[in-house]
Amino acid sequence: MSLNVLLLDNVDPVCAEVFKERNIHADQRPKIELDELKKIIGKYEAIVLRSGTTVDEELLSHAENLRIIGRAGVGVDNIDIPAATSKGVLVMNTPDGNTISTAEHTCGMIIALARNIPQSVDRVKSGGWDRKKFMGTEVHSKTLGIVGLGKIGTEVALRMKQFGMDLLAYDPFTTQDHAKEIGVELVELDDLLGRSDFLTVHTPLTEKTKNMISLDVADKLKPGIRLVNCARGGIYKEEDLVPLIEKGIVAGAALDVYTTEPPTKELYETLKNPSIICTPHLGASTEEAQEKVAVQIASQISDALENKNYKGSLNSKSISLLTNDEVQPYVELAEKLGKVSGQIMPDNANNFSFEYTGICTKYSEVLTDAILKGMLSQYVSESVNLINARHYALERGFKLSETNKSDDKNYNDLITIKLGDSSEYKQISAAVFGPGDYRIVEIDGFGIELRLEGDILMYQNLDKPGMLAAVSSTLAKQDINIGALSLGREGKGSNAITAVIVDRQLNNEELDSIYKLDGVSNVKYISLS
Ligand SMILES: NC(=O)C1=CN([C@@H]2O[C@H](COP(=O)(O)OP(=O)(O)OC[C@H]3O[C@@H](n4cnc5c(N)ncnc54)[C@H](O)[C@@H]3O)[C@@H](O)[C@H]2O)C=CC1
Ligand SMILES: O=C(O)CCC(=O)C(=O)O
Repeated sequence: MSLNVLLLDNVDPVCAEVFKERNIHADQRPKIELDELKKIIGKYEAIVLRSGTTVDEELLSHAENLRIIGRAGVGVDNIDIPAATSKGVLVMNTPDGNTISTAEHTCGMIIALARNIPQSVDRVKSGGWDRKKFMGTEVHSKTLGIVGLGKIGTEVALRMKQFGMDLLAYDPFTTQDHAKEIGVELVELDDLLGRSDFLTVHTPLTEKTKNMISLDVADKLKPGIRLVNCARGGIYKEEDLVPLIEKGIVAGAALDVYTTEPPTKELYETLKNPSIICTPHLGASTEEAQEKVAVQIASQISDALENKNYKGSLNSKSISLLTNDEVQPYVELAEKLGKVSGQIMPDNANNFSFEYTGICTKYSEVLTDAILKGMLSQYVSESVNLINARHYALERGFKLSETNKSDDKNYNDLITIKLGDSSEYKQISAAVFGPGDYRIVEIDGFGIELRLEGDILMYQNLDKPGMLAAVSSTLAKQDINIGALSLGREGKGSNAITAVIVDRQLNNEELDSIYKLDGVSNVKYISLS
């Protein structure tokens, strides 16, 4: 049977050559209207795209023969992965083919920003000169703050070190060992913002990174800071950039990515500001990167179509597990537990041990993948899934260990996670209580029972009368309702732990009001909503 692949979005022509060598027919359609795409997609087993095509449920409903969606690049934010998974369509990407190109583009943007290169080129080309106006700044001995020390952030650090820059990074999901190895000082975000002359971000766009720089943090920024974004539009709040420049807080910004691409009319107005320089999402646009990702994705898709291997796949284990009723509840439990652990673990933790009891021992490998998926999905740019979660964890230098325990005195089937570094550890256990009913049963040696759902406020307190009343009245004053609660203690009058499910998300001010209560410590807020 002949196999057909559709190449969209200016994917490098070498992609078609690789398919041809594998006897797979490839049609190249760099520009195609959505209506026409819907008409023809049905005859293809695979499609390859960059960021120009959005694959949603509606488009997938026309793709009756589709087996694979291949992203020639990293970000898969333009593909509805849950919709593809439920249709049994594999989604693949090429996570490292464009790392070097994007890092080089970022370094170019840092220098261009420091020396006003684009603005002065414009001036000379339009017949001007103005040497005084374009006085720049050296990057040597200046501090570069890097948010996100993953693949691209690391390559930027290595290159800018050679320019003589001092390097700081904030990345709660990297290790001290990795930072030390590349000569970067790991610091807290506020510290980094207050010390950086240049800031570059290399994270995915998530709830945590969205609007990381805005007028709200103006007083935390070192005056005269220069901002670079070659990651995802929206990490810097676009509408706040000009006000930050006009207030003299930000000296300039270099942008490669935007919340809407191409930018909206309003955004184009922002980009006209003379202190802002910009490129049209060119980070990965080099011959080398495009060739690498095109060859990689064509080889990966050919192997998968021939059922040889599923390298680069983001959802293949999830597809086979969708049909296994026995393991499914434990995979869900493990993923939720991973999400909780990712939010309570000490910063820069690198030791993770997983203990399984009962039926969980049978599926320990996939359950560890699910825990790591839950933890990492909050921090990693590629869509983390059961296939790639372990790879990303190991790449980050995490030390993982798994043990199986024959029984537990209270629970038949239990998962326990211990995580931390040499100075601080957290331990948390959870079990399945019924369909969709997953509960934490122990935290740091305190027995509790709390459903893994919604928004959870957790804290330690002295075991004395009035503590719960103090917390609940503080919450009530802020119109925050408690949905459920669980208490655990070491013994009468000693330390206790309290976990409450609140009816809505808490903001920093509301959390502060709990931190400030006498006798309350170690306050953590966990969102599973
Ligand atoms: N401009 C362009 O053409 C390109 C842009 N990209 C984008 O660059 C970004 C980085 O890509 P990679 O380095 O390949 O990803 P990566 O997954 O290797 O690194 C991302 C890093 O961000 C960290 N991180 C996540 N959330 C964080 C948070 N809240 N605070 C601090 N650190 C956090 C993670 O721990 C991880 O180390 C992605 O958004 C990707 O889509 C990638 C390629 C080309
Ligand atoms: O295909 C492109 O040029 C976009 C690259 C990118 O942003 C990515 O790989 O995440």
